[in-house]
Amino acid sequence: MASPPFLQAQGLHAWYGSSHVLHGIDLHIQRGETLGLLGRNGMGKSTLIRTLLGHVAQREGRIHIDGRDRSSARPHEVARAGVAYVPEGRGVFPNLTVRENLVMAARPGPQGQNDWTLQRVLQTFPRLGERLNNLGAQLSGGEQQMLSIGRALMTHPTLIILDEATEGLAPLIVAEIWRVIGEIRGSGIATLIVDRDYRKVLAQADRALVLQKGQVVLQGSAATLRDDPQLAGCLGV
Ligand SMILES: Nc1ncnc2c1ncn2[C@@H]1O[C@H](COP(=O)(O)OP(=O)(O)OP(=O)(O)O)[C@@H](O)[C@H]1O
Repeated sequence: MASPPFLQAQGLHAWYGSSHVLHGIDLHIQRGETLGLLGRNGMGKSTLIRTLLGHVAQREGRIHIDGRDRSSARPHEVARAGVAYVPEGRGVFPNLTVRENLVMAARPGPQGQNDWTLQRVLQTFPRLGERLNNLGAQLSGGEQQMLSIGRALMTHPTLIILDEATEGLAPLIVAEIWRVIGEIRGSGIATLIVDRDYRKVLAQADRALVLQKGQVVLQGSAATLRDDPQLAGCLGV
């Protein structure tokens, strides 16, 4: 029998004021699985992520994480349950050094995991090792993105959610970020990836969901979706 999903959401709805943005979304993510989340601008991808994380106050539906009901959980409780978030816009502390940003984030995982040491993060991102004493604000956009992912890894998550991790970065840095996403996947951490480059997402992911106006309109294995004639229409490409 398949093991229960690490994260399972059923019938998710979300609102901003009177604007109804998510219309009954179901999704699940297994341990170690990579799920892609696709859709044109404004279709609800970030809102779905923010709802899973407990950031959207007006929400309905059920969310289970690691077997526990987290439907009403607040962001810090979701984080403690093993879900790390790499937000669009990065979220590093500008007035702390790279070392401080990383060390401050460090904590063992829900099962006591502690294998993502500072040393291992610096091996994964050698650039950060060269910038250890620089302030967050002094880093390039790409370095800030690496730091944000490094911070997430230091929390020993079971799942990392990456929202537009390559947005606005130079091609070499984008390639570096995708390499690391592959490495994270290889290490057994589940990932939920939103990225404009749908080909890359489908190349990395096990499965993907496509959102349109706050509903799932296509889903399946990445291999199946790649060949689905409806995909281009749903993504407007
Ligand atoms: N804080 C907010 N207040 C009100 N409306 C919002 C807010 N954030 C998003 N929306 C609206 O909710 C809808 C879904 O937006 P969301 O950011 O989730 O889409 P998205 O698929 O992530 O798109 P993008 O790639 O542009 O971020 C859009 O119509 C957007 O204008």
